[in-house]
Amino acid sequence: MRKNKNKRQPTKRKTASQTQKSKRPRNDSPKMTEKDSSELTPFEIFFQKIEKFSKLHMKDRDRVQEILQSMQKAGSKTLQVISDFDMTLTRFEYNGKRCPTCHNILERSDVISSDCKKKLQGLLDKYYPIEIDTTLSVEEKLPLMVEWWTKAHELLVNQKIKKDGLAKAVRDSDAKLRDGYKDFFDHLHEHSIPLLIFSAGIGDILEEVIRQSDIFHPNVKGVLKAFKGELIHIYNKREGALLNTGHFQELRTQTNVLLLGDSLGDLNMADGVQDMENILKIGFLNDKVEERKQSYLDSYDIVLIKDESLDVPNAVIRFLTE
Ligand SMILES: Nc1ccn([C@@H]2O[C@H](COP(=O)(O)O)[C@@H](O)[C@H]2O)c(=O)n1
Repeated sequence: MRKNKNKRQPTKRKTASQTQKSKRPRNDSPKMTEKDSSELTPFEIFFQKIEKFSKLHMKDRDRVQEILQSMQKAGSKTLQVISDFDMTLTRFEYNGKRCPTCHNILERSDVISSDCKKKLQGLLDKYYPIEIDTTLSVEEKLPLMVEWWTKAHELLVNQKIKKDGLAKAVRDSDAKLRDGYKDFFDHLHEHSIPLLIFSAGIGDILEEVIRQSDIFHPNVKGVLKAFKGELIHIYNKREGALLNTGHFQELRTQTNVLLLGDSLGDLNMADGVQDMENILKIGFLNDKVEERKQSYLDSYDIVLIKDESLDVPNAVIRFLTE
């Protein structure tokens, strides 16, 4: 890759969703910009800062504020981060060119025969438009996604790739983590905040990407697949999450979740979290923006449109750990 528990006493704290109903109607709260800057609280200063990101969109800013304030009150020891990998922690584009997913890293490498490359490219051309098609329901897409993953994995398994071939494939690739990735991984590590990477990509490749970037810290865990076991594709992450009850049981005091994803399937990644108090969902909208904007705004609390950085998640994590 080219580089570019302490036990907490359970409290009867109200969650953001419980307090929400007692508040005044959504959009008649005074805008913070109307205040003199010397009167601003640390939270207001932080929130003004993130609102200035031009690529940041929210359907309900009051709700985002409530969640963030509730999460901050609970403290960073209650926080866990659950993130998708491809096109969420990695860049979608660089210098106008699409960046590869874990699958693409392998597909474009020397360890794959040219015949296999052609077939895999054919699968990508057929199934990726289906993955992002807004006119099809998840139920309609599901069998087709299983078909894509299964066919691609069969082709890859037949290539009999060796482990050292994977490291080379990553080294030679154009894969790039989003700008600010080092700050993201290092800061979570410094504050012992668990990071669960939940990916339908190729687990061995993903691990190699983060290893080669020197950010594979002990707080990073993965729900990933190589070519064995249950198939994880982008629309069955709920089932994947529910298979990982052991992990979520270990993190039962981390009841506040920051979720990062780039597809609507990623919204289910936190379904196994026990006794969840608050969840802030940040979604990266990378492709087919106009068609998909409304559904992302309806599903994610914060939507980052064509933002190739982790600046917003980093600002949120810094605020929650201050
Ligand atoms: N043969 C395939 C199958 C899937 N993809 C892409 O991988 C992404 C899934 O990984 P996440 O980390 O996002 O869960 C998904 O966006 C597919 O487009 C692929 O490139 N080749």
